[in-house]
Amino acid sequence: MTDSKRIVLSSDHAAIQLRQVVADHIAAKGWDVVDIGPTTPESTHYPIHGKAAAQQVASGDCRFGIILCGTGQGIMMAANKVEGIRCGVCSDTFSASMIRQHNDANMLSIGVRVVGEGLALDIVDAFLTAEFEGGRHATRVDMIEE
Ligand SMILES: O=C(CO)[C@H](O)[C@H](O)COP(=O)(O)O
Repeated sequence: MTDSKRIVLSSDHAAIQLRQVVADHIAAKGWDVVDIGPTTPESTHYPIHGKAAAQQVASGDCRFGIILCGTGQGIMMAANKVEGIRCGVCSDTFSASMIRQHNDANMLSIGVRVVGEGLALDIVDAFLTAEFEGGRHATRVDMIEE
């Protein structure tokens, strides 16, 4: 695990605008944002972008990843196929905190067709400020990895 402030962002076509808002928001909070696109609005395929972001986290190049699509679900499924990735979709701030505190999630997925911009930013903040609690939760996270 790296303590770096590097965080990778990606999305499909549905969430390009919200991704930019998230990028600006977290950059203003001191995160080193690695935005791997896409940047143009043509229809694209979320598995490509979920996998690409997940690989940056799994390799240790980025501490966290935030990915977005219409529901957040498909891109999350793709990211979780990459070994070492623990990504949850969140539509509320409680879950966003808990996936860090209990599940040591290293990626967050958000659905742009599910939550508005304000809530999305609150979800991002909840995810990035929560800390993994370890202890009994570490045992369970190890079991996921096994
Ligand atoms: O939410 C998604 C995947 O879970 C995608 O963003 C969604 O399926 C894209 O749909 P469309 O091609 O109709 O914009």
